[in-house]
Amino acid sequence: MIRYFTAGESHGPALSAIVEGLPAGVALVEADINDQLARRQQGYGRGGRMKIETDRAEVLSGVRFGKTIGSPIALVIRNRDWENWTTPMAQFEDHATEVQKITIPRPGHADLTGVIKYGFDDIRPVIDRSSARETAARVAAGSLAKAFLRQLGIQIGSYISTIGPAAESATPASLQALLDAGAESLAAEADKSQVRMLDPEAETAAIAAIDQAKADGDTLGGIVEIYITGVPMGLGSYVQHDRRLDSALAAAIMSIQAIKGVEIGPAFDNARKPGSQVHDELFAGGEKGLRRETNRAGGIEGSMSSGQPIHIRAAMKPISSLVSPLRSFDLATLEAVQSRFERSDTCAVPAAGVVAEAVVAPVIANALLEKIGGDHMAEIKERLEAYREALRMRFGG
Ligand SMILES: Cc1cc2nc3c(=O)[nH]c(=O)nc-3n(C[C@H](O)[C@H](O)[C@H](O)COP(=O)(O)O)c2cc1C
Ligand SMILES: C=C(O[C@@H]1CC(C(=O)O)=C[C@@H](OP(=O)(O)O)[C@H]1O)C(=O)O
Repeated sequence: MIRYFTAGESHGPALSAIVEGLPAGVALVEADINDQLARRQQGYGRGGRMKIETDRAEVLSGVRFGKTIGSPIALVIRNRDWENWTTPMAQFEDHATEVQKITIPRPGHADLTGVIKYGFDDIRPVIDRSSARETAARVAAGSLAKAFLRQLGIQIGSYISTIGPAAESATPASLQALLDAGAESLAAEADKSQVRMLDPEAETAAIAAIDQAKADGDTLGGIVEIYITGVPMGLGSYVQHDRRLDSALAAAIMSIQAIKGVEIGPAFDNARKPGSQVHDELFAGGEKGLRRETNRAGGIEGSMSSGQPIHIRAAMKPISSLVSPLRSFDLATLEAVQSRFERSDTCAVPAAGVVAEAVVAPVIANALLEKIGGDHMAEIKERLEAYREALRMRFGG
């Protein structure tokens, strides 16, 4: 079972992650990690910080001669911005009297709830760990699981369908062909756009909306579409609440900063339709084998993978640091004041898509390992192929 933790403050020396449970024999090159980190830094509407950082992971353990060795993998991503923060974020010298306390919480961020929970009189420590800077470590960790899955024909990708008022009007025509080629083709196509959109009209509208929000001192959220292709049927289980695949995927996506809604396939649209227009009819035999001709269930039935692409939709709220202030109060005086602006992104939905890809990778990898087991790549490949072959023998295809 793959488990991982991250550590690190946004303006501290570094972010780090320890990833445990990755099988031995997963082939890795540095680009498997660093390309994902670079993708996460992209996107129209990001703030000044992304010009400072060029994220790269140092691998401290668990990899030998370009392959995992089954032992924990420790990753470190240095914060270039640290050099500007050695006083306000000093670890052992006490600069509390020189550094101005931050006492005005931003509505929508973790500021108020965080200071109260941890008993601070300065919001800085909350800002620093609640920051989505942490997602760099999660993307590095997830990239390892992604590489493992890729070597088994399972790919993860995403694109953005909505940014603020700019939304695609229909499913993009290119989507099916991209999914047929594997979800990483979808991600590569989306990456060509500054907002990771497939529909050029929606892209133009999104860029204009971000420009407008920036001019207004405002921010935008949006909707991320995540796809996982090549997933064999039967990962997850209906027998116990904590083995349900949809539940584990939703929890992973919801753990991303500012994600407030998750659906599997078009779940909220489906809720408004009769069953006859929602459920995917079943077919077997012949050259096509076991199949459905539609995928309205988003690739999951009975909390198990159906063998179709898994489709997850995630709603990101608008960024909570606004140049045009909202009403807040000063924690020190309780005086009503305007909220404080902290350097910020205007829109980070494209980056959130890359993060979403990363966080679902360990979930799928664990469901696969639970189903077929195995501690090294050759063993896992053999077992997965035997499982796929058994399905072909029984149902055709
Ligand atoms: C990739 C990414 C970048 C973000 N950038 C910012 C930002 O620049 N400023 C900001 O206020 N919030 C930003 N957020 C959102 C905050 O991290 C998030 O709203 C905050 O942690 C409160 O979390 P919660 O409401 O989801 O619990 C970003 C989120 C993501 C996923
Ligand atoms: C640093 C990243 O995102 C940050 C996420 C973030 C927040 O509040 O979540 C606030 C901003 O931090 P800063 O004030 O340092 O610019 C973003 O830049 C990153 O994605 O690497």
